[in-house]
Amino acid sequence: MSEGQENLRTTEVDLGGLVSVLATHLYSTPLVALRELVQNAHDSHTRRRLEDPAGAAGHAPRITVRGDVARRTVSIEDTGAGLTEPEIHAYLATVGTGYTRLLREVTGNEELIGAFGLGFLSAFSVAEEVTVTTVSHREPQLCHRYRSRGGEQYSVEPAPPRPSPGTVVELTLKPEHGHLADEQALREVLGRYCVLLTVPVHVGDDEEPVNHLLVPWREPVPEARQYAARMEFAAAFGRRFEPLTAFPFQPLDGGTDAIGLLWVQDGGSYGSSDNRDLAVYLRGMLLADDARDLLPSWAGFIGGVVESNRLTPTASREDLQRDDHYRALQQALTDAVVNGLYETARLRPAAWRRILARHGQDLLGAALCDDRLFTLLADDVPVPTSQGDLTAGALRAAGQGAVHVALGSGGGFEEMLYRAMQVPIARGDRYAVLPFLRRYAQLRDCRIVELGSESGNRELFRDPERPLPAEELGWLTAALAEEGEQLVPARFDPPALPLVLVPDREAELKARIEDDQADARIPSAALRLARAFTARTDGTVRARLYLNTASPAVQDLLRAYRGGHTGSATAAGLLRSLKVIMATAGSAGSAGPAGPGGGDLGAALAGIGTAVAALTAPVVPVPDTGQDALPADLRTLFDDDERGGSTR
Ligand SMILES: Nc1ncnc2c1ncn2[C@@H]1O[C@H](COP(=O)(O)OP(=O)(O)OP(=O)(O)O)[C@@H](O)[C@H]1O
Repeated sequence: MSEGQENLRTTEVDLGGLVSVLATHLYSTPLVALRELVQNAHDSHTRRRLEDPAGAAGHAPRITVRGDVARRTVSIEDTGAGLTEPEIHAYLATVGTGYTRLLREVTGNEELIGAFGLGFLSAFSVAEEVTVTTVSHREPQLCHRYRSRGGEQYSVEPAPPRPSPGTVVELTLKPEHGHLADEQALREVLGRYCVLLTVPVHVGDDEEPVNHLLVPWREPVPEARQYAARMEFAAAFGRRFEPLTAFPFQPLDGGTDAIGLLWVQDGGSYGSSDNRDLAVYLRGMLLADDARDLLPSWAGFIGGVVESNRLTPTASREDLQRDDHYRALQQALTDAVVNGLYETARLRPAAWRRILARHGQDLLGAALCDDRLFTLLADDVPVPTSQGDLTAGALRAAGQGAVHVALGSGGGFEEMLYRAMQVPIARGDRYAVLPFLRRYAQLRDCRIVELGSESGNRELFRDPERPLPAEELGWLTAALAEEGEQLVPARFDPPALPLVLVPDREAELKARIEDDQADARIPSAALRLARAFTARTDGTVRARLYLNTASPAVQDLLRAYRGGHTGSATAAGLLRSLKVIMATAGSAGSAGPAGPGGGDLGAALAGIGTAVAALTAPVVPVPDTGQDALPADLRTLFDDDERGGSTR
């Protein structure tokens, strides 16, 4: 005996406390009790088939669940192996020990579901009293009745004989769980739990079992019927959405034994909404109703069912251990979704078109997460643009080889100019659009013009013929630009337009993302995507004021300034007012009150008044020419006719 062993003591178990914890706190929903009892009934049929093949062959296996709302009872009846009295004590009434696990270890049978010797206790989470009336196939002439309130103490008594082996478990429900006795509710719950069980499960006197659905991956279905059988299963099983297409889940390598069906759900998929819906069955019994984490995070539109014999449940049998097999299944499911989408694109063009139309936005994001999907989707997936949904290829063709994308949320002068040229512009503010198009441009070797970014604007606003001297630039900036606006001399069309204020869309986006983040309005995955392309702006330049050096008005203004003309400040004031008015109109409905208005509209309007007053002030007549005293340079600014409009 090693040192200290003489002090070994046996841990005491507070049975009452343990039973109460297991019965009432192990499971997240009282419905689990029904599942555990149906599962026991199913196991007992398997046991009978293994131990008494001749007896089992002589009767049709059947599980019947009845509810009686008036009596507040639910009963689960099977025609399985039953229990002898010693077995009742040793297995049913011993926490942590069950015959089922022993039987599986001895026979290697994969259909037996029970493993922990705990499930029966869940009956006490919903019932104030549980009775089990049972006849073992080993002693068909004897019937015993187990009875317990709370599970801590129980009695076993002889009961009147029954005609054949089997067990009836009757629950007298606690008042708060009385609704479980409603047979319609039982049909719904058991329809989902038992859909893959092989023994028919009937509710009440129903002739049709709740598990009547044909399971397409289990039954031999003729080739021509296979797709229809998959769609029927998906339509019956999918809870919220109709299926658009369904494809089998059959992993190719040995990493997982799981098998089943996946489908693309119809229905709302706005932006990055996550409607993943995957039910996992272990040896035919529902284990995890919402195992969405097994599906790739980008597959918000996928629903499915998989079953496996190798996954390891938690003791509550409501979740899965995150072990190697779990991870292998995760990988296999990702591959299956990608392959399924490929197959759909290849074989079912109508379904594929509907999927693209329904889930275009999700697919843009998905394409960014998986290279194979990008290859599949790059030329097919619709991108929202100023001219409706277009593929990247169509966008490129209409943009003379370049893909145009606006970083802002619509409106703005740069877009108006492009629209005037009939070039569609992708909506870069929508989920995944910008990173998708960047990737597309990179892989397809085409130009991308990002409107609102400095480089994108350079496409529209060409350099001036000659750079302006720093001193003139300083004067123009002071005269025309507000704080946060950078004055950029440029040449652009039409020449009659003297200046354009273009908000920095990256700065705008950055501000918006920071706002959204503060409000926690966007999910973190989308946020990361968005941040990736706003990281390069520091946000100090809110807007660029492009001054058109090709514009006669600007040329006249500069000439007046260079000539020291006193009217140049008045003319500049007018241009400044024009800028503010145009920017206000251009940003209406998009930038909002916090948007880059380029200045105060009231002040701009007042500025026009001041300029007009200065220009129309009473003048001293000049006898020699008979003309008024308007300074020559100002007159050229506002008097088209005199110059014949030749440069306009
Ligand atoms: N309807 C039944 N017919 C025959 N035997 C039953 C029935 N219900 C329970 N038993 C016996 O009681 C044992 C204990 O059942 P319990 O539900 O507690 O655990 P289990 O099914 O073995 O495992 P798990 O906790 O994983 O469900 C079973 O192993 C089985 O031997």
